[in-house]
Amino acid sequence: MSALPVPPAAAAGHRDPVRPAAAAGPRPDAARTAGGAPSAAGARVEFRSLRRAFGPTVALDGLDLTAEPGELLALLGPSGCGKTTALRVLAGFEQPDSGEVLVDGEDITRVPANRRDAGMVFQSYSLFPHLNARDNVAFGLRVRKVSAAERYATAAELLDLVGLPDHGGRFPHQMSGGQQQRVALARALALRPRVLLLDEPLSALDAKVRLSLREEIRRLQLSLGITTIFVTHDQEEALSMADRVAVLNAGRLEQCAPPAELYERPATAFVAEFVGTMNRLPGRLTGTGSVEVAGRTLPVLPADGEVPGGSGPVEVLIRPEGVRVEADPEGTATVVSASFLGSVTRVLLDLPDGVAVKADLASRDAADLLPGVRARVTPVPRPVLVVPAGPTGPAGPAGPAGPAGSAGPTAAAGSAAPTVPVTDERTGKAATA
Ligand SMILES: Nc1ncnc2c1ncn2[C@@H]1O[C@H](COP(=O)(O)OP(=O)(O)OP(=O)(O)O)[C@@H](O)[C@H]1O
Repeated sequence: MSALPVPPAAAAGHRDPVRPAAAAGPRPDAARTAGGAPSAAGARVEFRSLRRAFGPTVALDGLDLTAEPGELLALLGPSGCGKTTALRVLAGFEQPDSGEVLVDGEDITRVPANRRDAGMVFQSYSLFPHLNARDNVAFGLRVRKVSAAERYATAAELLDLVGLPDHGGRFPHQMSGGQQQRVALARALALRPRVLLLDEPLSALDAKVRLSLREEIRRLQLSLGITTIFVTHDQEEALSMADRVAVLNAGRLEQCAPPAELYERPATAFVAEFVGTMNRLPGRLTGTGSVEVAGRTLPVLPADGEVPGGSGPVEVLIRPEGVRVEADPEGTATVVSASFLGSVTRVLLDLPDGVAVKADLASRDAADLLPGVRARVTPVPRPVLVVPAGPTGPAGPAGPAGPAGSAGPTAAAGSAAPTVPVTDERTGKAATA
C-alpha cells in the first residue's frame, strides 16, 4: 500500500502555507501544485462498510459515509455511538475489522498513521509542554527538515491566522485553554494536511470561548477549503458549524444531511428525537398516510423509508414550534410553567393521561399562559413522524467511554524521514508504522 504523498509545501520549500483568512473560497492552488502532487485542500474521504468491535462491543457496525471535498462534516450522536472510533480509524490509530477508508479514491486503510497526512486537534490541548507556541506549530516542519527561516515564517503566518500573532514565545502553561486550542489548530494546519480531524476540540472550553472558537474554526476552514471532520456530541455545535451532519447510532449512520434538512425532514425517528426537542403525543393512524392527534388529522412522513399503515395507536412526534396553545377555560391542558427566552416563550403543559407537552410560542402570544391556566393544544397542520406507542426514542449511552486521558505528544520514532510523528491522544502513545 503506498503512503500518501508528503504535503507538497513541505517537500517544495513550503511556500504559501496558508492564505489569509480573509481570502475566502477555494485555494488558487487547490487542484494541483507545481510538482503535480495533489494539493492539501479539498480531499474526498469515504468510509466504506467499516466495522470495528472491541470484544463484545461493536463500535462501528458497517459505517458508510462520505465527506465531500472541502466540506465540514460533523459526526453527531449519543455517547458510545462510534464517533471517535470512526475518526481514529481515519487517523490510523485504529484498524477496522473490515471495510475501507478512502481518501481521494485511494485506499488508505493499511497506511500507517504517520503517513496519512491528516491534521488533528483533540479535546485536550495536546501541545508539547516544553515548546513555545512557535515551536509547537513548527514542530512537524522541523521533522520534515524544512529550513528554520521557512518554518518560522510559516509558524508566524499560522499564529497570525488563528489570532495569536504575539504569542509565539509563550509556553502552553502561559496560555488559556482557548489560546492553546488555537495553537493546536495552527500546528494541525502547518503541514497542509489533506484532511483536518477535530475530536471534540471545544468541549474543554468555557461557553463564551467555545462560541467564538466555533466561528473562527469555521471561518478558517472555509478560507482554506480543507475537508474537515468534526466529532461532537453537542448538537448545537454540529448544526451551527457543519455543511452536513452525520447522525450515528450504535455504530451505524442514521442520516447525513445539511442541518436544516436534518431538523425539518429527519429520516428516522431516532434522528427526529436526537436532533432538537421533540414532543410525543398519543395518536391513532387513520389509514395509510394519516394520523389523528389532538383533534386534527395530519399527514404522516415516511420514517426509515416507509409510511406506516393500519389503524393502531401510535405516538406522534411534534416539535415545540409545531404546537399551538390558546388559553381556554374549556381546554383539557393545564399550563405548568412558562419560560421567557426573548422573542420566544417555552410553555410546559400537562395533558390528560400524564402526557406532557412543550410549546414554543411568540412571547407576545404567551402573556396569558400563566401556571395553572387551562388551555387548548392543537398541532400545527404539518406532516409528522409517528413511532409505535411505547418507548423507542434515541438510545442512551451505549456503554462506558473508552480509556480517556492523554499525555502531551511525544516524538515517535518515524520509520523514515520525512514522516511526522503523530500521537494517539486516547492512549498518549506515538502512532508508529
Ligand atoms: N479501546 C477500546 N476498548 C474497548 N472498548 C472501546 C475502545 N474504544 C472504544 N470502545 C467502545 O466502543 C464504543 C464506541 O466508542 P467511541 O469512543 O467511538 O464512542 P463516541 O461516540 O465517540 O462516544 P463519546 O461521545 O462518549 O466520546 C463505546 O462503547 C466504547 O466504550
